[in-house]
Amino acid sequence: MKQITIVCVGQPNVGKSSLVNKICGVHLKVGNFTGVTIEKSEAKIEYKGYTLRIIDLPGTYSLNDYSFEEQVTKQFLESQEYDVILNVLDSTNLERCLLLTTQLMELQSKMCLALNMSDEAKKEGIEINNASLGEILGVECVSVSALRGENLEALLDKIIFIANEPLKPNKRVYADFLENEIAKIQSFLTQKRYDEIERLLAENHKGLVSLRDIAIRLLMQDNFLAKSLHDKGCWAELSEFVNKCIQQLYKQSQSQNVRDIFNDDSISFAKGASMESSRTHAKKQLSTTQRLDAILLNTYLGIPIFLLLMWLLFQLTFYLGEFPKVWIEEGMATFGFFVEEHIGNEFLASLLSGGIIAGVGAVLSFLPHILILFCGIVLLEGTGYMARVAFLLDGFFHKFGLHGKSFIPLVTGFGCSVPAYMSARMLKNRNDRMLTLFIINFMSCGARLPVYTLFIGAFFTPNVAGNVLYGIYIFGALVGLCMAKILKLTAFRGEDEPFVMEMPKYRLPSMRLITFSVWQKAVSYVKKAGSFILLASVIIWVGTQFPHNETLEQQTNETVSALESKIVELEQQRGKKECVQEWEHRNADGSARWGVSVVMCEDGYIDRRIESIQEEIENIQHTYQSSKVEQSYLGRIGKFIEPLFTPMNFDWKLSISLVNGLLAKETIISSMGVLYALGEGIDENNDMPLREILQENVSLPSAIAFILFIMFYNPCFAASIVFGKEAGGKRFIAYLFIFTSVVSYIFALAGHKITQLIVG
Ligand SMILES: Nc1nc2c(ncn2[C@@H]2O[C@H](COP(=O)(O)OP(=O)(O)OP(=O)(O)O)[C@@H](O)[C@H]2O)c(=O)[nH]1
Ligand SMILES: [Mg+2]
Repeated sequence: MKQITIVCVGQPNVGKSSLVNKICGVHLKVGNFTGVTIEKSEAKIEYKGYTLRIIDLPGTYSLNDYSFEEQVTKQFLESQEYDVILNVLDSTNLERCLLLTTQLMELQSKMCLALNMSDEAKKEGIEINNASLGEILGVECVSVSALRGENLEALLDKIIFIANEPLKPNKRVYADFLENEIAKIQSFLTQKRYDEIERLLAENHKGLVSLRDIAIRLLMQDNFLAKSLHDKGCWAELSEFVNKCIQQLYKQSQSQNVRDIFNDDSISFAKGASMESSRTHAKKQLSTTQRLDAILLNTYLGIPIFLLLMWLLFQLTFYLGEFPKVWIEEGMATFGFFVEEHIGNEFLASLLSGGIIAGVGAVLSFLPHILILFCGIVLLEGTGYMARVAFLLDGFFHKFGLHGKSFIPLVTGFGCSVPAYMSARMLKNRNDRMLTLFIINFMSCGARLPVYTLFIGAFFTPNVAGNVLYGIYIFGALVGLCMAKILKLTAFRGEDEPFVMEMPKYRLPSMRLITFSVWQKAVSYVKKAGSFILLASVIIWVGTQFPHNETLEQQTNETVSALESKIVELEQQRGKKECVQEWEHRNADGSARWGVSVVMCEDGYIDRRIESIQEEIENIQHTYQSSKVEQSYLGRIGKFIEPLFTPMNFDWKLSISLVNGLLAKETIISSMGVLYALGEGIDENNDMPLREILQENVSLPSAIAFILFIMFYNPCFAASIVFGKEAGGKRFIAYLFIFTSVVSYIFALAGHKITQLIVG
């Protein structure tokens, strides 16, 4: 089957990923703001006997080489193999989108235009004459709607047709003064017939098929040509001639920069092409976007509305999430109990119930909360509201030295830090980017949410719980901003840049997109719980079971069997008139006397005795469990690091859970699930929720300190690696670790002391 490689290029937010999704039935990330796609991704589809391989690139406004996306796209287009460029345009923003099209035309590759969002264009009264636009550009154009799946077959047919046809030159023409200089260089080359140029043309390097192409590139001071020719014999003569032509250009233009001259020309060409081929039947009334913006971007109401919406989201997250959480918790407890009862092998039963079910179950029970919060983030991204909030907060952010655009990576950070670090690439200025990278960690990622929910549920009354959760997020963000200010004044000094971010139209994200995104999140969370967290829980459980303290075990077993035989004896006395009673008497000097006497067997005497012996057995077993865990390998490690956290009064179990959280934040909960389900007066097959166990074992000041520590300490291992890559070196991972450790420790300690002062 013949394969056609199609590279999907276009300006940001024009619907490239949506189009690839619709054509190939895949689920690439889609959102209503610029810079959703950060890495290239690809999808395939078999169509009419062809395998169409479509590569989706990050959006780019132009190919000017200025920004990261521009460089990546340009490099890809110039160095990679592909058959057809699929240039996606937003039909409601034709002129702006055509700017990139004109630059793509200079690459002289096979190209097809997809005029996307034709549904919105129709609504807005915009009419584009495809035939005329195609004629002007010399490029095939097809109107499509990725949202509605309209005209996609026609588009694919056209792409296949273009791929099978020989390359047709497009009709990019330049302003007269540019054309004059191009013609001069072209005739100079024809006259000179340099071998090196002939060879370049014979190699058929992309975009260099005729002497005119070479002339244009020379005039543009193209890097590739300069590199290929600078050590060749012809270069001295050729570059001198080209320089003369460039001087001519400067004389006839207001700019002294060739790139700017060509850029201005692209803008004019795009404008001309758009005016020739489109018409707008002007509508008098305000659009929905304008009406909504009048309220949501209002100077006084904008920020309060945003804060209110966020408050609602956190209330929903906490309260709606609680019901299914309790069901999952109860289900897990029953399952654990069932396993204990039905599995004969004590070791295996304990591993399954106390290790796996307690650890994985604790993590799984927070799935509902995470999904609700994530749903809120998907809506924020998908409706176009996020770009508005970025704009609203720009002024506020600038006060703290952050760029308004940082808002997008920061909000993404509430979901997961990994994509957040990657999306910081949208910040062009290095200082802005570094600052944002260092601050993202202060936006609590979704994996920290379970810890907050757990502790809030344990230490706060239900009527304030939602507000406390909201407060945690707001406080975290405010601390993040203050840290940004400190870093801006010290490590990343630099000039502020003006905010340029496009406001997309408000769009209702499709139900399919919302359900799929949330479903995907659920699947990945469950997968993580079933793999990584499961393994971590097993390791933690094993760490608490070894080494075996045989003497202690033997002693415990002996005491327990002695008590059990007493129960048997008591059972034998049932129904008799007289019972044998053991007694113990302590003398004033501390010595003891004991013995047995025969007493009248009153009603219920035997039951009461058996009950108290059973209680004693339970206590002995609990104490045994607790000392076994404390003497275990993990217990010893815990005790070793415990002093570090003594000022906050964290016991060794909290300390170990914190350290485990450096791997993945979910392991904080699973570690607590396993550790607190063992020992400390709690039975291994206990069905007490973790929340109640914490209430018994942790004080309020320590709980507050723990929350504060979790809020600010280092991101998980995976995120740290991505951070290092984005920041530009492994050493930054160490800086981040030191920075976050210091901040989290100071806040946790302060939180502990202040709460202690308040609660006494
Ligand atoms: N009305 C309408 N909306 C569309 C259409 N295609 C995409 N969208 C919406 O446009 C927004 C942007 O879509 P994406 O597919 O993420 O755009 P992109 O070009 O990949 O964006 P970047 O990755 O940021 O460059 C989303 O809200 C889509 O739902 C369309 O044909 N009609
Ligand atoms: Mg995209």
